[in-house]
Parts: sequence; C-alpha cells; structure tokens
Amino acid sequence: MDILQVSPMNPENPLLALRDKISAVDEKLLALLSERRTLAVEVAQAKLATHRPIRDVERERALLENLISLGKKHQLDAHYITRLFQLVIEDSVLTQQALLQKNLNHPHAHAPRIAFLGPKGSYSHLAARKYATRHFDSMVEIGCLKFHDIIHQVESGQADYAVMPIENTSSGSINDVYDLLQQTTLSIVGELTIPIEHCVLVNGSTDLQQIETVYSHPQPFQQCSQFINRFPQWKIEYTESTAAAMEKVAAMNSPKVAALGSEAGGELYGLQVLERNLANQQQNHTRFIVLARKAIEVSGQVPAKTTLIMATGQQAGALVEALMVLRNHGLIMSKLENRPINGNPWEEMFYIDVQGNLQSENMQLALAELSGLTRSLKVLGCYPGENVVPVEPRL
Ligand SMILES: O=C(O)C(=O)C[C@]1(C(=O)O)C=C[C@@H](O)C=C1
Repeated sequence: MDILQVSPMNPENPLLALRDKISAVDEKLLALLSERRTLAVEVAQAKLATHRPIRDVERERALLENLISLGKKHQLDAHYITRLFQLVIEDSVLTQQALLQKNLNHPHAHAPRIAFLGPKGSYSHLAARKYATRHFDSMVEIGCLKFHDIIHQVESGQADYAVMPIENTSSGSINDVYDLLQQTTLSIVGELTIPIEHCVLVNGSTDLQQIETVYSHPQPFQQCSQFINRFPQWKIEYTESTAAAMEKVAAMNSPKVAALGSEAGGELYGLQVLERNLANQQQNHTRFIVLARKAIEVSGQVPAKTTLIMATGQQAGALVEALMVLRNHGLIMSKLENRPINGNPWEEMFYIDVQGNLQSENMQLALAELSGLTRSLKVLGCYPGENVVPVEPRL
C-alpha cells in the first residue's frame, strides 16, 4: 500500500515570511519619512532666518517631475508617485508652518486643554487629536455635549482651545456653529480638514435587513441620505454626536440597532463595520475651526486666512459694494456665508473668509473702508490656511 506523504510544510509559511519582509521594508520607509521630516524642520529654521516663504511651488514641481522620471526606471507609475509625494509634501509644508507659528506665538506652559463635541470617538475628537499632534507635544481632551458648551469651556478658561466643525462637502455649512460665532468673544486661530468616512456600525453579528433603529447625529443622516433612503423601514434617532450613538449601540448590544459613525470611533466602542462609504458625495470632508481666547499673529511666510463677520445696511447693492472693496484691494474671498441676525427678522449677517494676512497693508486698508460701509464689522480671526493645494507635475 502506498502511503501518501503529507508535507510538514505549512502553506502559510511562505506568506508569513514574505509579510515579514514587507513589514521590514515598511519600517525602513517610516524611518526615511521621519528623516525627511527632520530635514523639513531644518529647512523651516533656515527660512525663518532668511524670511523666505515656506511654500516653493516650483521646487515641488521639479521634485515631483524628477521622482516620476526616476520611478519609470523602477516601473513605478507616475500617478502613484504623484499621489504619494503630494501627501509627503503636504506634511512637510504643514510641519514647517506649525514650527513658524510656534516661534511667533509662545506656546502654553502646560498641556493645552482642547474642547470638542462628543465623547471619545467622535469626528471632532479625531480632528482635535490631529490638530494637537501637529501643533502641541501633548493635550488634555475635554469632550462636550453641545457646541455651546465647547465655546463656554474656552470662554470661561476651563479649556484653552475649541475645535468645531464649520462646513462639510456634502451637507454644507453647519449653521449652529456659525450662529455661535456671532456671539463669541473667542478668536479663530486655526483650521483643519479631515476626511469623513461614515460606516454602519453594529455590535455583534447582524445584517442590514435585521436593523430596526439607526442612531447618529443629524449631520451624518443628511450626508448619507441616499443610502438611508434605501431602508425606509429604519427608524431614525438623533443623538448629540456620532460618539453618543456608538456608545448607545454598544450598550444596547442588540442585532436590531446600528450607529452611523467612523470606523476608528467604532473601534473604541468595540463595534464592527457592516457597511462603509455611505456618503452621497465620494469626497466627504469636514473643515474644522480652532478657537482660543487670544487672537494669534500669523507669520508673513505662511498663507494666511482672515475671517470677517459683518452686517451691511439694507439698501440695494450694500453687499456688492462691500465685496467690491475686497476686490479693489486685490483680496480673494474664499467663502461667503449668510445667517439671519437673532432678534432682527429679515436682516442678515455675512461671514467672509479672505485669503490674506490681517497685518498686511491691503487688508488693513480694506477693513478701514469696510467699517465705513457696514453697520457692524468684526474680525473673527487670522490663522494659517491649512489647505495645501497640491502641485501637479507637467507630464
Ligand atoms: O525645499 C524647500 O524649500 C522645502 O521647504 C521642502 C519642501 C519639501 O518637502 O520637499 C516643502 C515645501 C516647499 O514648498 C518645497 C519643498
């Protein structure tokens, strides 16, 4: 009788060995990225001494084109190299900007206390952590239940910074936050944008048909309306934040309930992803603003944004007249938003983001002119623009 010899070699073995090799290469890549970042910090110090702008678009383009032609020799695709290095350059630019800003505005002696919406795991929590990683050595996290509480924490000195969502690429402006900006004494000192990737999160095994109730903040429901409309039988329950929804679903431990929120947040509550990529728009991003009690100074070497809030008179063409002032001083408006004025029916408050430094001569001249034209005018803050528009190589 023939005896079949079973090889003791586990078919998983070659895979494991290859994975170890890949992990070793990835570790080398990480060390190189860290070395590159250290060099970028040295470049920033040199630029600080020579007063040169942080961004050098021509250098970025030359660098990308050189890497693309080198990549060809290694059969590496031009789009892959472009995407990869655009991200590396963005990190370099933002790291350099943060260094210049630290040099200009003396940082806190203690770990800054940052207030944001929701318990751990909310998008605001992820945004607060991302901002702190780049700007501070450590942070104290203060999760709040309502937007109003976040502002109050900072105004009353119980927190140093407020991180608040202001607009989303799918659902638009966040009106509640705009309305709070009308009243606050705080100044905008920073901004950041994070990708929002909503998932259906559940506790244990279930499927979309078994679900009866879905919990989340109203914003995700709005941003995922097309997906939600496919399940008319679902009962929608609003919560104060996505994190509050996740906390609830984790505690209920039932196959009939789900939360809409981020995968990273869900992990903190032990939830599993049932479905991803739910948003109506493929590119779903939220821009957050960072507020503090004291306004900051922005280095002339980094791109600055100034946010104004103004009420014009009700005469015809008043807004156009105000916007012409900006144009006449060569100032580019990147956003215009209007909101009703509390207590004054049919009157509007305008919020304007202008590309430019508050200290610049053209901004000062424009503001002087605007104050003569408007019923009220307030600078909400001047802060470094963190939207690093990627440079495209000439292919
Ligand atoms: O070479 C510089 O001037 C840098 O600041 C470095 C660097 C990079 O990371 O490669 C970053 C920003 C500039 O726009 C160009 C290039």
